[in-house]
This record gives sequence, C-alpha cells and structure tokens, in this order.
Amino acid sequence: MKRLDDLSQLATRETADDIDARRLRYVFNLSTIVGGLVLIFFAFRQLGSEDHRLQLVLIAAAAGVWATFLYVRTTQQVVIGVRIASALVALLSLALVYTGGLENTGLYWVFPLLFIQFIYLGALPGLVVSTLILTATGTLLVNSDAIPASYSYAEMSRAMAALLTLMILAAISEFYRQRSQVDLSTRHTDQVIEAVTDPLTGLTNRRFLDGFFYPECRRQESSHFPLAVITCDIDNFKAINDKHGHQRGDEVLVQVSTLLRESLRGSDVVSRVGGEEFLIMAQRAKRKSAADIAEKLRQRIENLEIEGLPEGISASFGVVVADHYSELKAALLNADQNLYRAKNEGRNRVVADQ
Ligand SMILES: Nc1nc2c(ncn2[C@@H]2O[C@H](COP(=O)(O)OP(=O)(O)OP(=O)(O)O)[C@@H](O)[C@H]2O)c(=O)[nH]1
Repeated sequence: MKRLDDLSQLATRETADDIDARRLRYVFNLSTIVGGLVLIFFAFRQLGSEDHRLQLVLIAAAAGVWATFLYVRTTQQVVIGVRIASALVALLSLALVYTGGLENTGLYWVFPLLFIQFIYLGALPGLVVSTLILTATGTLLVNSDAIPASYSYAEMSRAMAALLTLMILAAISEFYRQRSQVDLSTRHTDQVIEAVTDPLTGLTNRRFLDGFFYPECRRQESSHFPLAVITCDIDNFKAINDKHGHQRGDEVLVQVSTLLRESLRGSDVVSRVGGEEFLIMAQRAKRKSAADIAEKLRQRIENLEIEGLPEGISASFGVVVADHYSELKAALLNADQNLYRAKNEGRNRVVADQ
C-alpha cells in the first residue's frame, strides 16, 4: 500500500494540484494587474469632482492590489497573496457601497467583486466571505441615511436580492467545479498508477522508472545517490514453466516479488522489467552494502519454499553503484553485463563491480 501512496503522490504532483495552482496564479495576476488599471482609470475620471473620498479609495485599492501582485512575484506565496487580495476586494466593495462610487453606481460594482471572492477562495471560504460582505452591505443600506451614497429603496432591495442570488449560484458553481476537478484528478491518478504497475506482481514497471523514478533521480540527486542498481533474474525460469506449467510460473513470480519487496527498505524501488527479470534501486547505498543486499536476496530466494516446486528456485544478480545521475545510464548497462556474467559463471550468484 505504501508503494501505491508514493505512486499516487508522484502521479498527482504534475496534474491536479499544479494545474489548479497555476489557474489561481493566472487569475490572480490578471485580476490584480487589470483590476488595478481599471481602478486608476476610474480614479482619473473623478479628477474634476469635489469629493476626493472615492478617488482616494480607488487609488488606495489599486496600490493595494499592485503591491500584493509584487509581493507574490517576489515570494511566490500565491495563497497568501490571494487572501490579501480577497480582503482588499471586500473592503473596496464596502467602500463603493458607502461612497456610492461614480454617480451612485457603487452597488453595481459589488456584483463582479463578490464573484471574484469565489474565484480567489473557492466555494466554502468564498461563501463565508461573501456572506460577511452582504451582511455589511445590508447594514449600510439599512442605515442609508447615514452614508454619503443615495440609493432608492427599489434599487437597494433589487441589488440585495440579485447579490444573494449571485452568491448562491457562484457557490454552487464553484463547489461542483472543485468536485469535478477532484474526480478528474482521482481518475487520472488511478490511470497513472495502473500504467506504471505490473498487474501480476503489483510491482512498478519500466514505465515507472522512465516516467517518474529517473526524472526524480535527476531532480533530487543528493537524496538518491549513491544509488545501487541491482538486476535480478530468476534462473532457468523457462524450465519451471515447462515442467510445472505457466500458472505455477506466475506464482513463482508473485512470491519472488513479495520476497523482494519485503526484504528491502520502503524507499528502495523494486520493478519488474521483464518476464522473470527485476530491477532494484537502493537509494543512498554504499558499494559494499549493495553487494550485501543482493547476496541477502539471493539467499532468501534460494531458501524460498514454493508449493509444488520441491527443487526450489534460484536467481542471479548483477550489481553496480552509481555515484551521480550522470553515471546512471552506464550503471544500468553494467548491471546487466554483471547479471550476464553471473548467468555464464553458473547462475545463483551475485556479480558486483568492485
Ligand atoms: N509464467 C510466466 N512466465 C513468463 C512470464 N513472462 C515471461 N515468462 C517466461 O519466462 C521464460 C524466460 O526464459 P529465458 O529468457 O530463456 O530465461 P531462463 O529460462 O530463466 O534462463 P536464464 O535466465 O538463462 O536462467 C520464458 O519461457 C517466458 O515465456 C510471465 O508473466 N509468467
């Protein structure tokens, strides 16, 4: 199970989380840059006005969103940036309702600003923040005599009803968007796991090595190297199949796979890379311990008791240690050559580079 957890982490890393984080980053960048420009545009349109309150609000909001944009550019803290932007947008919404905005159109601008809360925060936090904004807006409108803006009763009641409807629709839409994204990501993860898992033994396969493990070795060189590359091949497997049948042969493969998996550390990678051939990658292993690991495995396979196979089985091993990622390709070839030598020298043995 642990193996599958590791795989699922690897499989999801490039998909759901990253794609959604990218979506949020794009929306944040676009909304803060364009939003700031729109605010400045309206602030300039207010130049002639005697009341400078709205102008100040618009300029302060533009400065705030641009500063948040710069903060995210330098720190890469998109989630914090989005929360700050959400707070600024909430304050701007209330300031527009309070001042009345340009020619008393403040209430209309609350619509897009409320919608942005859902894009920034998602369904539930968006609902909480927009409920607070609507409550505060309602409070200001109930006390409309005490605020500079002047709205008619019909305008206020229609705006509140429409805002409430928008909030509910936006929450439902965002909720289902998030849910379908989780569904898609789970489906994708399942497909990736299936593609990189050998169906007979449950071990990882060559696709896992090529698609995930080797790239990970390149990215995180220090946590993988020195890397012991151990090739393992069951001896005379064709004879086992011929004598005991293909099904018994399959059982041998399953038992050897379980033995390999259980004999190694959770961080070691065990893959079935051919019919009766396995590739083991022991991370941060020393030259001597790599050969010892292979020898331990050889002995355990030799002592494995398999029902209906009284003569038992054996396996040959080729071992090489790669100190750096640049040596990995050559190490894989050399490990194969060592395995070939082990077969030629009589099988049931370990051949390791000194
Ligand atoms: N039961 C079973 N057999 C398989 C599977 N995949 C490959 N094989 C068989 O494994 C056998 C491998 O035979 P060879 O490559 O000649 O190797 P070997 O007999 O083990 O001989 P050495 O490797 O030289 O010791 C072939 O007969 C394949 O048909 C599988 O999934 N299940």
